[in-house]
Amino acid sequence: MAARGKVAAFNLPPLPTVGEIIKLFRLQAQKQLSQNFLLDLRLTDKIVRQAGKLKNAHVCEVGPGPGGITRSILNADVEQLLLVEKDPRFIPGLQMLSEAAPGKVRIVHGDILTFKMEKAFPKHLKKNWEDEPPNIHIIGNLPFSVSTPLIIKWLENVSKKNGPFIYGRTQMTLTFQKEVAERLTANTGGKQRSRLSIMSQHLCTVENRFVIPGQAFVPKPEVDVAVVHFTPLVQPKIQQPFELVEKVVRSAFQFRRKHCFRGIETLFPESERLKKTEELMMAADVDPTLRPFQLSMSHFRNLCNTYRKMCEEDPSLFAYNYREELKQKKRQHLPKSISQTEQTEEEN
Ligand SMILES: C[S@@+](CC[C@H](N)C(=O)[O-])C[C@H]1O[C@@H](n2cnc3c(N)ncnc32)[C@H](O)[C@@H]1O
Repeated sequence: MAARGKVAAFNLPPLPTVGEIIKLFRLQAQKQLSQNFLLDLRLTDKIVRQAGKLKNAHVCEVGPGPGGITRSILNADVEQLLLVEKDPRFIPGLQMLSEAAPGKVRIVHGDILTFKMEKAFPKHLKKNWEDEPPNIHIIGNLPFSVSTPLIIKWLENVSKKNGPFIYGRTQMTLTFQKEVAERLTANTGGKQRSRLSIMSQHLCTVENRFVIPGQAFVPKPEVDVAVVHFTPLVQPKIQQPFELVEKVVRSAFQFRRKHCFRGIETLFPESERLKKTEELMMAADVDPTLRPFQLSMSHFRNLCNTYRKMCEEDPSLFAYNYREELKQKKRQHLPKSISQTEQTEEEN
């Protein structure tokens, strides 16, 4: 399974196996840091294959740990491999692996949630991408508490037309808890349809590629794991600023089990809530009795475009924050408005 000779396909010298690295550096998985290692190289190869052709690609692996996926990436003959690992215990083992591909691997001890990805890639990539788009990939098996904020941060960057170029060019292959993967890829009408489905699918093609059984990890996690692949779209499906789309989508899913009208009205201050919500839904041609999960991408596009126009007419509208108002009322023990009496059912 972890045969030494296997990695010789691209003339790499024999690499230590993951098991050998773990033993050599005494790398116990830390449960409190949600560390679960993949030791089966057939599986790590399968994850890496989901990224597509990696020959001559620039790859960033997030959370490489003892290096199972790292070995498979090196085996794909990439041009450059950047490893970002938060736990310093793994750095010496990764250095050992990197010696097999001199000059190709850079190891950063850091947190991927604060790491500036755009600074990590060579300058020539930034200059030439319009003629020849660079082949850039992010791959990782991270704790679930990190992969969801990472994807949201990345989507926000993808959405910025004038933002750092690499985000709109970078494909991502990441593991998620199976239920989160189902939300990311849920279609209109699907029970798992959520804020995460709309935010990711309006910016990317999102594919749930395969499920990894829990017993493939050491130690075994309590949940199943799925590998999800993201390719940024050339044009977002909703051509409005990220913050505006997020606000509209968040409001729609505020009360999952109720008619979508109930959530969407939280976009507006109490004094004009009913009137403005009716105006928005009528102009956007959205049936107010639909449930949030029944709203299609074009419903959301219409809602965002119309809400944008309303905010242009009255700039104070965008500043209104329902959740903030709710918090303040709680602090002051003031009576809530009718629409605020129900528990918020919002989720990711
Ligand atoms: C679930 S383990 C997986 C390790 C390895 N990729 C594998 O598949 O065997 C997650 C890894 O991500 C690292 N990690 C956790 N949070 C991180 C963060 N914010 N930035 C970078 N690495 C992180 C952990 O230290 C650990 O090595």
